[in-house]
Amino acid sequence: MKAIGITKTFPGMARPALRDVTIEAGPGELLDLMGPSGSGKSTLVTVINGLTSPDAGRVLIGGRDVTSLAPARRPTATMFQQDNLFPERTVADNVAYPLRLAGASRTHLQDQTEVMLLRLGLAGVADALPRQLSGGQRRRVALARALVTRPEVLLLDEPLSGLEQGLKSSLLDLIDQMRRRLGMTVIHVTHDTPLALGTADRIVVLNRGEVVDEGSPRDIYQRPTSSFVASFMGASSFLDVRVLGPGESDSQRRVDVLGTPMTVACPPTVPVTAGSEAVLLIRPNALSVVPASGTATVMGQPEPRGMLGVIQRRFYRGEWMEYQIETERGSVLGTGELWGPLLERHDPARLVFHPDRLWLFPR
Ligand SMILES: Nc1ncnc2c1ncn2[C@@H]1O[C@H](COP(=O)(O)OP(=O)(O)OP(=O)(O)O)[C@@H](O)[C@H]1O
Repeated sequence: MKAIGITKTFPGMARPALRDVTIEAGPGELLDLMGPSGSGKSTLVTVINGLTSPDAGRVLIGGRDVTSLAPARRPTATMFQQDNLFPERTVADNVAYPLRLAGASRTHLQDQTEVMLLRLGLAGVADALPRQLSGGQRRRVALARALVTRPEVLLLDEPLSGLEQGLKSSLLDLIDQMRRRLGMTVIHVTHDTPLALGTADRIVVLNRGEVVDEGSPRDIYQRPTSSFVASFMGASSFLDVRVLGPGESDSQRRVDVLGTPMTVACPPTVPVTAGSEAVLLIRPNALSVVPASGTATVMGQPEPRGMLGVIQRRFYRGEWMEYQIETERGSVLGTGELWGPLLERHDPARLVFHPDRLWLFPR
């Protein structure tokens, strides 16, 4: 699936909902669309499924230009947040609906519906009405209905939001199985960052109708293109730092981090000249926080270096303790171990940076 140069301005809107957006997803790929509310994710989904016609740009599926095809004639299926089932029709009728719409023969319709009901564990409720089902079952019916035509592209516009974690995972597992079995491209709009990081093959981040970052979950999380993307994808802190000079490659710089020189990774756009200003992204796991007194150990190794700060707050994160620490250059987030002594508000703390986990932006 390729959406190329998509621009769309809704009537009466001052700003385009989408501006020259290009995204691409291969067969069997799971691409997550992320971005703040109003960034254009749903609009992009409806441009791909044909419910919205773009002012400019083209949509290609399987190499075929579908831009002017009616929604029902596109090889796409969409699941929305609401399951939109017909309340007065049985589960089997709901699932069969897209095939009936496409004029499928009676035997094909019956066979395919049966297969889908079986695959999604719905055979036992084929004759039930939607109101007789649990929320999780209704979502599975909506999924079966989306998949019954074997679409080349499955569009998921937050169909899992609001579901409890177990149900979410089981539906995602089902979608994953079907994606692999059918070689379908799946485009998933979600606000759930841990879910996107854990499941997507690639993530595209939109802001104000434009693509602002794109890459594997690791790229987006560890090497974001901007502080906007960095903050959007998870807890982060930023420090203004001074460049001391080049690193060993074009994608490294020596920088002064709170008085200690370090070599950190960066895009080539960060200036090399000594004295230039840059912004350091510090994910909590790039900074270990240990008591200022006593023998500090980091991952079992004695760690004599490190700068000092003062604990402002702490957040229990289950697997680790996250600390907010005041430094002479502003406050930063770091992590501390749970099995050592816990640090309290106002305690002095030693800050041990892991330079290989830091990332530098141009100022
Ligand atoms: N049918 C419409 N008519 C007018 N404006 C619209 C229409 N649909 C969307 N918009 C506007 O287009 C912009 C993008 O909206 P869109 O729903 O695509 O964003 P989104 O990223 O999906 O947001 P959310 O995460 O809240 O669902 C918003 O400013 C929205 O108000």
